Amino acid sequence: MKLLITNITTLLQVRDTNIDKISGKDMANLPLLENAWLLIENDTIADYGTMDNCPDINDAEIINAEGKTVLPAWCDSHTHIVYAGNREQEFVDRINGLSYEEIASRGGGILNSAKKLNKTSEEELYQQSKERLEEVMRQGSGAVEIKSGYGLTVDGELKMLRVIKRLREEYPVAIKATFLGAHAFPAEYKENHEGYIDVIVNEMLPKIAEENLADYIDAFCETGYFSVAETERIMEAGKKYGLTAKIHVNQFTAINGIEACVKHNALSVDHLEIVTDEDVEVLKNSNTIPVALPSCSFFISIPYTPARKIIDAGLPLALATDFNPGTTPSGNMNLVVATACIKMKMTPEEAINAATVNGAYAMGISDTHGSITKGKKANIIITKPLSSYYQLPYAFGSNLIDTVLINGKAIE
Ligand SMILES: N=CN[C@@H](CCC(=O)O)C(=O)O
Ligand SMILES: [Zn+2]
Repeated sequence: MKLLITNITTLLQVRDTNIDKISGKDMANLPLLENAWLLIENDTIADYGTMDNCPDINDAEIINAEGKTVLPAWCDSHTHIVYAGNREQEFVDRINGLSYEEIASRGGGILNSAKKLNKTSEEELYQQSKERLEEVMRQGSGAVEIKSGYGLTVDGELKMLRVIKRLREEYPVAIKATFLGAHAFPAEYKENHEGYIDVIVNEMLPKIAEENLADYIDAFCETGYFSVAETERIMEAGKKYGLTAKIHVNQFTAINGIEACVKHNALSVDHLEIVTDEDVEVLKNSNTIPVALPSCSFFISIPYTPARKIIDAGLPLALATDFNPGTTPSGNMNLVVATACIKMKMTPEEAINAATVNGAYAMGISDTHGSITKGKKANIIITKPLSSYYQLPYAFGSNLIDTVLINGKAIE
């Protein structure tokens, strides 16, 4: 099957040779073609160019994209979209003055979601989660990482990871699964951290490996959650099963967790609302990518990740949604890109690089996703007619997407 998109006013993120990640000053450069065409064969980007040499392909379906911008689908490298129910009551509690930490210390937060999830059947969990996945696909996400971490029991964690596996089998979007058993300590292990980590290491991980249910391992490295030493134990245990680390760190406090993540060759360090000069230094000369989650900062009113400090130090930065019931009940990458520009002073070029190529790197798929490059998956956003691509972050509340193609096919 051939699909030729013609008269594209702006074709964004065109990379003749693949780039795995974009860092520092290079993030300001977003390569593009004006008045372009794009040829898709089956699920793959076959070719592209400018309209002065548009091929004449008589067996291709044609889409005329005059006035429109075409870009790679978003790569959302950090989500928790498999969850049960919602946390709307905590949302109202925060409006009435409680903080995220206060709610968690009263047994709400992650433990609240874990209670709901353990009471929900695998089938029901799948049904709730697939609605969210379908929504984010319509919003332009073509690759999504999904974490466990609301089970916190052997059965609950396996249930979540099996739902992620089923989503991967049923949907064309690229999905990476991350095991986050170390998301919070269940109440019965509050005073026995070692006991819960033993369950993760000796019971959960072997079963997950046996069923091949995870690609990555994660932990919430934070004051009141998993200490740096505990996070290191989790990363080491994951490594034995071939699971590279992607770690929640520096959301509320800086406790030198980033240094430990770099030491353990983590693929990504995520959140980073609080970043010290030392954290920036240790990230230099590493392959670990920082990931910012601005809609989490927006929703629970915490600082935004200091993007300028990170990028101006020459580091790469990825953007992701953090879609979850507690801190970010939204998987809208368009809003993330806009918020990064508006609140984190990222330019539109930097934000789009962060949400495509760098997002793909942060989930280990930048050889197949994240740019308009021959041979990559045809995961594409076609916008409505735009005055310029700046309109994407500028008109932050508008739905500017006309069509989303995943593996070369338009989704409903
Ligand atoms: N901070 C840790 N985990 C999630 C939120 C968990 C929750 O509140 O349910 C996050 O990335 O924000
Ligand atoms: Zn998260």
